[in-house]
Amino acid sequence: MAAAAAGARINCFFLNPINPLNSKTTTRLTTHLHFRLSRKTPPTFCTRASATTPDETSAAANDPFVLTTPLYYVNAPPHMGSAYTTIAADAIARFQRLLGKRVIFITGTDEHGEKIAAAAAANDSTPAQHCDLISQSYVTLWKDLDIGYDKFIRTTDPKHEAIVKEFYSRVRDNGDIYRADYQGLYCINCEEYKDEKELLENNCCPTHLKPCVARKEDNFFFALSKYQKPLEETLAKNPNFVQPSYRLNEVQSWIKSGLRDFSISRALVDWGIPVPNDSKQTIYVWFDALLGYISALSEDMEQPSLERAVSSGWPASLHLIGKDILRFHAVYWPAMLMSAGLGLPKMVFGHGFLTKDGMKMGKSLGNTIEPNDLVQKFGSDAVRYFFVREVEFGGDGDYSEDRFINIVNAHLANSIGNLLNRTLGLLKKNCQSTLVIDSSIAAEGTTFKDTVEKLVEKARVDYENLSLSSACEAVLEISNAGNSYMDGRAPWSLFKQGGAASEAAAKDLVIILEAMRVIAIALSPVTPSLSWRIYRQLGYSKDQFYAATWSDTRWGGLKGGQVMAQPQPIFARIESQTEEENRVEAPKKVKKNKLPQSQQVVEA
Ligand SMILES: Nc1ncnc2c1ncn2[C@@H]1O[C@H](COP(=O)(O)OP(=O)(O)OP(=O)(O)O)[C@@H](O)[C@H]1O
Repeated sequence: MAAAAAGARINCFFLNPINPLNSKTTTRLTTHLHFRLSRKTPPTFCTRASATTPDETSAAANDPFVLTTPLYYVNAPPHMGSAYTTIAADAIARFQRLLGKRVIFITGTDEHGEKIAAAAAANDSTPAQHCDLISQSYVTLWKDLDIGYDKFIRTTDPKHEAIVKEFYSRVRDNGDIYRADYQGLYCINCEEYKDEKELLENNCCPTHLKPCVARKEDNFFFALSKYQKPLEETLAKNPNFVQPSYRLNEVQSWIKSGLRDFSISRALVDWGIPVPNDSKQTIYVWFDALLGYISALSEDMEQPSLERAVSSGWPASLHLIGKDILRFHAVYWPAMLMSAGLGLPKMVFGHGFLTKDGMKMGKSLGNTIEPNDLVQKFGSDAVRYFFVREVEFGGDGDYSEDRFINIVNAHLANSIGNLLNRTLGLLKKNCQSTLVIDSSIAAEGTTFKDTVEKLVEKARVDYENLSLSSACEAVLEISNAGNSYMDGRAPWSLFKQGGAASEAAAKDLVIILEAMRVIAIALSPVTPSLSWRIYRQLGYSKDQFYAATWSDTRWGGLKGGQVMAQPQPIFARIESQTEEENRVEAPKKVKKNKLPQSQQVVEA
């Protein structure tokens, strides 16, 4: 969704029309909130009509895990910021699938509005052609980044349009939409009316530095003010609704400062969904786009209907968004849902920004990093791992290529890749690449197994709590512990001693390889291709890799007699620019560890 628009569109919510509804009694919403707390899951909540019965509890256990990214605005192709949310969402989806949950991972594109029509005209194309082209660039990038979404919704999809109209009519029938005049200064780039106080000289928009134009239109307004109290109550009862917890205060203070009704139609924008019963107006792009989370659930073959879509998985378990669009998701969206009598999402997580030179990277500012370039240069695993590991989920993070190369080399190439490679090398030389004993027996009496078990449990809890960076760190600690174990035991010299020492060394190799197996599964939400390459080296088939679940991180999967594949580097060390320049001076050496580029991206 358009953050261009986002920062900018926010103000249209502070219009102050003469509201015929304000005098009406506020609808009391009896929202009974049910907390689902278990040892394994972080507290989440959903709206329910009554106390939970055992039947409902088992129904809840079977509920799909529905998570969403924002629907990205097709004013421009994706950049690393859009990729960041989607990578994080994919890691969470993969983790939930490992737990055995039925996951519905929704992403897509937000395609309406005057700005899109203008972008199309600037490129001599129709809005529809423009949307097709840009939307496709998201689909292509998600493929290159190994994003395994389940639904890709485009807001120009006819099924979406049908559901938006039905939703609009429902809210109108509930008395929450009214008509009023509005006159003000309009920023086309933001697609919203501006408050004069915030404009720069010559009525320039502070975001786009272009003059706003005076406009007068009669619009339809949504009675957001009616929902101030219900929203306050919802947040007070369910502080986990907004995550990370420090963003809750922000949301609460927005609400406390007073919610004003907002305009949800545009008289002068053709490129949008027509307002039911008034084809001269189109529905405001945010009112339309948020509904993509529901219309995505509608099956292509069936007649689109709000009820049917809702019954396929609503309410969502998690909306993953950037903090720029928190207000839309944590204030306006819940109010719209309450008005339509639909359940609220269980959690809205607003992560931080990827910044460049301290500024939010974004399409409007044009200070973006090209994810395609990074993937071409470094492979999808490296890109996914770096951003998940380096940016603490929730906070901001700055990108630097040096840091990228250092982290990825140290963690994926050295700590994990080299450990696997040298262990398999020793196994090949001394044991014909065959495990001499079951890993469960090999580890008897060692503390290393306990260390691995503790760390993998920590990773699980971190994933559950959306502490994605900490989850990666816990997995990396397993490989660091493996390297220490290997160096401490020095199996290469034990093999030279022969006899019992040699037998002990063979066991040590089994222990390390079992730890690698655990690492492969535990890191697979973040680095699916790399994890598959590790699994392949351990002698498993692709089917076996796909069948693995989180319970397979339990120690003891590798059995005596299993034959490992020929040792091959699973992750090529990335050379920095300086290293490459130095090599130009020195005679060329063939790098032993070099993986062909094509192996960087293996379908997972
Ligand atoms: N710099 C960023 N860091 C992290 N996430 C980002 C960043 N930029 C965009 N996103 C993600 O994309 C969402 C906004 O999508 P949108 O399509 O509006 O992109 P945008 O680049 O912010 O647009 P614009 O620059 O035009 O405001 C954010 O809520 C977030 O999920």
